[in-house]
Amino acid sequence: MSRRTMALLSQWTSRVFSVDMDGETVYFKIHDTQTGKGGKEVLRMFGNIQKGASCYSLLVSSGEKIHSARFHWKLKDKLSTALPPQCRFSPMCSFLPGVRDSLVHGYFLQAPSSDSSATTERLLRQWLRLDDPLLVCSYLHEENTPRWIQHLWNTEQNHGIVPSEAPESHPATLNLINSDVFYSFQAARDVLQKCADIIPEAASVLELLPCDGDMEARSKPDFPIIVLEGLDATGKTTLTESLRDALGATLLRSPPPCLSPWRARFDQEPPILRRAFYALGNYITAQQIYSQTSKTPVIIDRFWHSTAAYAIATAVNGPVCDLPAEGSELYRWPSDLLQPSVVFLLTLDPEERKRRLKDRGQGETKEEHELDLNQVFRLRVEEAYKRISGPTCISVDASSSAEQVLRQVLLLIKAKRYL
Ligand SMILES: Nc1ncnc2c1ncn2[C@@H]1O[C@H](COP(=O)(O)OP(=O)(O)O)[C@@H](O)[C@H]1O
Ligand SMILES: Nc1ccn([C@H]2C[C@H](O)[C@@H](COP(=O)(O)OP(=O)(O)O)O2)c(=O)n1
Repeated sequence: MSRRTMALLSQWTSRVFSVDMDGETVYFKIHDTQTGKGGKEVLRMFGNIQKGASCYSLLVSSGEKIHSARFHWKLKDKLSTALPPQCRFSPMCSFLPGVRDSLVHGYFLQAPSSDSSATTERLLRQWLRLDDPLLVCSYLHEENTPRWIQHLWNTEQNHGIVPSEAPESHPATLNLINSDVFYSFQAARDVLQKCADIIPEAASVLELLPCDGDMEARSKPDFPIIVLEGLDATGKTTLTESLRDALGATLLRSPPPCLSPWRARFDQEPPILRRAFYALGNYITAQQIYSQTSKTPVIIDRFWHSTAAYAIATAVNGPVCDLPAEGSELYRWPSDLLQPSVVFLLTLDPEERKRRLKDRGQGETKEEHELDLNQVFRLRVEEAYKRISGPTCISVDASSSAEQVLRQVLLLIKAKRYL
């Protein structure tokens, strides 16, 4: 048994478990059945489970963050292909309330018939024999009672299940720092360095990064640095190009074009790798800004706001009120990342944005497709954008014509004396 598994087991009864089932998150804890404290109340989730179904939970118990994240990511494909088609699986996690980095991810499985449960059990036992970093439990309905028992494999421990209240902050916020959002160049670079031997593309990205010495704070830029932010199709590209022409500025973007060959590769990886890649893109763009800002104003298409807002809104997967509260340290600007003079956040009515996406006729990224399907995700991204601290961020209604939006932004730039 690995050290990480032993550590998890030693905290087992203090942990809260959560399952995302049918758009709802159910939290539960366990109690020692021997003491009679066990759950008299049946969880709604378990109450809804089909009679005769067998249930299992799998939690990834690897101690190494990147390995654990990649294993969890691939486990989803493994479950979709290997499980009998009638089996359902839902995302689940376990955490110690309020304890940073205590979150572990996994899946909750339901096998509706004895056949499917026999196949599922066989598979799980096979995977465990392969030394997969998994903690497996089965859930048993205690006969003639409304109680469910959690049976922890390999330890033969049984515990009763009791409902638990939702934690004060969304469990994903416990592990956000350095797994979803990176607040320094070094923290993001560490992730790529650690996986360079398994992902050759990471080595290519590392070669493009600035040296440590280049990251030191520079003197105040001579010309303004203006960032345009907003969801896809809000008009960023259109406006950045017209601002470039109107101000005689240099136009840059993040991620920078030199990272394009590797973007699709990192988009397929779990959040820790994907978000580290985008975080590093900002530092490369920052170097390019430094080399231009003594000569011309600089306009940038997406920067840190995009990196942090999409990362937070993806990790925290509930309603907008589940986001970290305004003022949370999770919205802070990385202390070693250049701060622009101003950020304009383009906002657009969802219907108009959809119309523009359609008119543009381009394939959407998977994430953008999800934005359409998932209005709540879109709302979370927009709200997270607004909560990020650091440079002044001004929301601009981008629903009028391109010329009017340009005029409005030029007026703001002049009125606030950014030029
Ligand atoms: N103010 C505007 N009014 C109407 N259409 C616009 C406006 N700004 C941009 N568009 C159109 O909407 C689409 C998306 O704009 P684009 O600048 O590519 O957005 P983004 O860079 O934010 O994805 C494009 O087809 C563009 O021509
Ligand atoms: N500076 C940046 C830019 C984009 N990202 C991420 C955030 C989202 O996952 C995607 C959004 O990119 P998308 O391709 O949809 O955006 P555009 O087409 O450039 O408007 O990229 C980032 O993390 N940091």
